Parts: sequence; C-alpha cells; structure tokens
Amino acid sequence: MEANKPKRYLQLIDSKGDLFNAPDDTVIIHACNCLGIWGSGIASEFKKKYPAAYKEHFEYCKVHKENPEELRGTAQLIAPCEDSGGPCHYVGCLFTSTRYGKSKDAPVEILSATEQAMMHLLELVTKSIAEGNNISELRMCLINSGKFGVPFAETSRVLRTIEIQNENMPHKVTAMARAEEEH
Ligand SMILES: Nc1ncnc2c1ncn2[C@@H]1O[C@H](COP(=O)(O)OP(=O)(O)OC[C@H]2O[C@H](OP(=O)(O)O)[C@H](O)[C@@H]2O)[C@@H](O)[C@H]1O
Repeated sequence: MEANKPKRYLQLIDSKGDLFNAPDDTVIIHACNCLGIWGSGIASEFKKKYPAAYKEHFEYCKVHKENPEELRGTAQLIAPCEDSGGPCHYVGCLFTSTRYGKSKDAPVEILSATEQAMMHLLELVTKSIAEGNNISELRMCLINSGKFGVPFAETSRVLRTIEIQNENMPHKVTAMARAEEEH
C-alpha cells in the first residue's frame, strides 16, 4: 500500500511591488464582483491595461446576469489576449462577492467565497498547463483588502488552508503589497 503522503497546503509568499510588472506568463489575480464591473480600485487599473480581457470578463458575467450569485466562489482564467504588444499576462479573476459598493457581501461570505474561488482558479491553471500553456507563476494583489473591506490577514489565513490536490497543481501564490501597504 502506498504510504500516506503528507498533505500540502497553498503557500503565500509576501512581496512588495507593482503587480503589473510581473514577468510574461504570470497569472495576475484580483478579486471581482459577479456583475462584470471593474469599476474602481485595482480593477479599474486592470480595465485600462487589459481592455480585451475586460471584454471577455464582461461577456462571461453577462451570461449570469439574472443570477450573478451563481458565479460567487468560482474563478475565471483569461488567457493573454491584448493586441497592444504589452506584457503577456494571464488574468485570474476570483469572484469573491456577488455585488460591490454598499451591496457587497459580508466579510464571512467573502472569505468563504475566496477559498472556493482560489481552489477553482488553481484547477483552471492546472488544466491550462496540461493543455500545453506556459504559465510560470501566480501573483495577486492584497485581494479583498480595499473596496471589499476584509483585512488581508484574514484572507491570507483562509488561503493557507487550501489543500493542493496533486503534483501538477501550482502550490505558491505571491501576494504583492504596494509600497505603503503591509500584508
Ligand atoms: N491603482 C492600483 N494599483 C495597484 N494596486 C492597487 C490599486 N488600487 C488598489 N490597489 C490594491 O489592490 C488591492 C485590492 O484592493 P481593491 O480596493 O482594488 O479591491 P478589493 O479586492 O478589496 O475589492 C474588489 C472590488 O473592488 C473593485 O471595485 P468596485 O466594487 O467595482 O467599486 C472591483 O470591481 C471589485 O468589485 C489592495 O491591496 C489595494 O491597495
């Protein structure tokens, strides 16, 4: 009988710097609402820098517009699709709250959706690599800690409980804080 392998959990690596300066073939990850709106915070930067990815995201959310909560706790992986000749980044969207602004979900719901959504993203990345895509690493901002109002320490605690399912699944995500932020 095969010896029981020790469980492996997702590692978060704390780092500082600009998320958008990631090397080519990085998945850059942010938290999203399920309405397809990248209206403020870092999401509006994504919209400016990756307009084609935003279009794909908007169309994806439109399909669920009658029941946006269906997307909560899931993820979308958008392959590099900009014509602008900019960096070759994948965009990883974690649907951590159904709505935004005053109607955002409660912190406890956001945290539970974050865990599920990251697991889904790891599965999508694993599948994409298996299909031959060259994904080198995963980086995220301090998700949920701005507009969604959940301290990053809580998000971090939840993400570190994610169990890595197999050898091919990425097991590290770098959390990029801005110069003025702490993890
Ligand atoms: N310009 C910028 N450049 C670089 N880093 C920036 C930045 N602006 C903020 N950050 C950092 O990025 C992290 C997350 O902070 P955010 O507030 O963005 O996001 P969040 O994850 O709490 O919430 C998601 C919802 O916020 C949005 O706005 P709406 O709901 O549409 O209004 C979305 O659409 C979602 O729904 C924090 O580390 C911020 O320091």
